[in-house]
Amino acid sequence: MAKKDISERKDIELMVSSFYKEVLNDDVIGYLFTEVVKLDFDHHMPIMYDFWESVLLGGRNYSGNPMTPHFNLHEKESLKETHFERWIKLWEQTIRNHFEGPKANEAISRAKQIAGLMQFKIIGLNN
Ligand code: HEM
Repeated sequence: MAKKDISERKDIELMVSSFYKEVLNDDVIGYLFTEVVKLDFDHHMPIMYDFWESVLLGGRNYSGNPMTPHFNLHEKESLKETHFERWIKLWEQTIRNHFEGPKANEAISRAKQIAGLMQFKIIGLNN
């Protein structure tokens, strides 16, 4: 059966919650979310939904700076290229598993752009 594209809030919620299921079980980056930061997911998930709704569907609920928590994380535990590579791999797999279409492609390309910028700001070119 053909997959649908991302078109509404509930798609964003499925995309992000499915991604976090993978992240939490992941042997390369999972511990950053569960041990280094010990995230409160009831608090964190709606923020992520709002962020991605703003990026993909023009939602207006996210107000924050997505870079800042990652600088803080990097001070606690040094982020490496391998962490970013795994994050992107899980993101791309999750989206391809559930969706297809222009918005699904955009979710992947925007994440790669942001991850590239984040990596550049946090670890620079020499890593
Ligand atoms: C190595 C890759 C990454 C890791 C390990 C990581 C980890 C985390 C963690 C632990 C938090 C919660 C921090 C806190 O609340 O104290 C967080 C927040 C967040 N992350 Fe990431 N992240 C990564 C890459 C990305 C990328 C590529 C994006 C966007 C495309 C992203 C978007 C966000 C957003 C929007 C928040 C919430 C910001 C806010 O609270 O306003 N992350 N991340």
